[in-house]
Amino acid sequence: MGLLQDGKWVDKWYDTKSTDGRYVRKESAFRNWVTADGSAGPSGISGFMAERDRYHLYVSLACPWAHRTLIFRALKSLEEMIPISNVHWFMGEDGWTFAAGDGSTPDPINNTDLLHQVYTAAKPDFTGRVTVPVLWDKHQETIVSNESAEIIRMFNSAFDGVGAAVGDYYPDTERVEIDALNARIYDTLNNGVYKAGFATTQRAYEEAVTPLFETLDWLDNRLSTQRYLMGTHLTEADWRLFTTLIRFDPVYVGHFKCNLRQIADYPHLSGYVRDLYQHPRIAETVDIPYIKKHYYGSHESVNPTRVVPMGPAVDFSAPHNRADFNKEN
Ligand SMILES: N[C@@H](CCC(=O)N[C@@H](CS)C(=O)NCC(=O)O)C(=O)O
Repeated sequence: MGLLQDGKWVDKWYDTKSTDGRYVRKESAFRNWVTADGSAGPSGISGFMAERDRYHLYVSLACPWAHRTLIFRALKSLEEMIPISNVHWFMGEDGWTFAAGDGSTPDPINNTDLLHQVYTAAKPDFTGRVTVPVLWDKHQETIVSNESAEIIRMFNSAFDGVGAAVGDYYPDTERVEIDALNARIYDTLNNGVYKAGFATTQRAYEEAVTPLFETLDWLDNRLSTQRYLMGTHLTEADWRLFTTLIRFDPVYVGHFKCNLRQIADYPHLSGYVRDLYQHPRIAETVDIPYIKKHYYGSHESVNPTRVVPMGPAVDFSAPHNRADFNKEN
């Protein structure tokens, strides 16, 4: 685990000393957008037109942020158009690597061994964290974006004219409400589990866990009367929530000490996570053994023995009984 400083790799764990034990996530660095016509998006510069076989996606199957991009790639049938490289599950002193083994795939684009070399291929003097996902442009030989929230919006619509599957998970008329859901879910849950797990003081940990479970309680209640967060149809907000929920009982309850309740204890959230898991093409994006090995095996300061627990046994393929909600309208 480390970061680049002026293009040089430095092996360093997150600094929580200056923040009273709180884990504070850094902003993503590359913020360009692929658009249908190559014009600039909401941030960044122009020049990234949606084309078949132009982009490559670097991911880790373990990572909930990268998982979002894999889900949108699947929902929009972009698999052939946008190939992927999956890093090795172990993230140690070299950061993410393309070492062979257990589901990892090499980097056929930049032929690197280490993900930080992809960052310095784009920007030789890069300073910052080296994270997945990374969307790479083979034409300009650079990183388009390393911000998952923005990559999924690109996948949602930019490739529609070049063969992406039909489907809009961020409809114009629902954006205000989706953004509001995302904001609470991101702060208290998607990022909340990390704030709890990487906290190095009791106070910082409790500050994260309390709102985290308030949000889970609120979501369980919302999902008691409707199938999805926005009612009868799936939106971006559901998929962003899903990648944290599917990791919750297998990893966050134990490893990140988010253990006031489990998802299995929530009658509606537990069915909801199975419902989304069983949506066409989603199960293929989920690899629980790889996810568990990554978290328990890589975060030495959280789990020094690196022992991976055998349980819990969660059957995401079990019936979810949520389809009846859609009969109402
Ligand atoms: N804001 C980024 C966050 C991505 C992120 O934090 N990825 C983690 C893996 S789950 C990572 O690569 N961490 C390496 C590090 O922080 O050094 C996004 O949503 O795309």
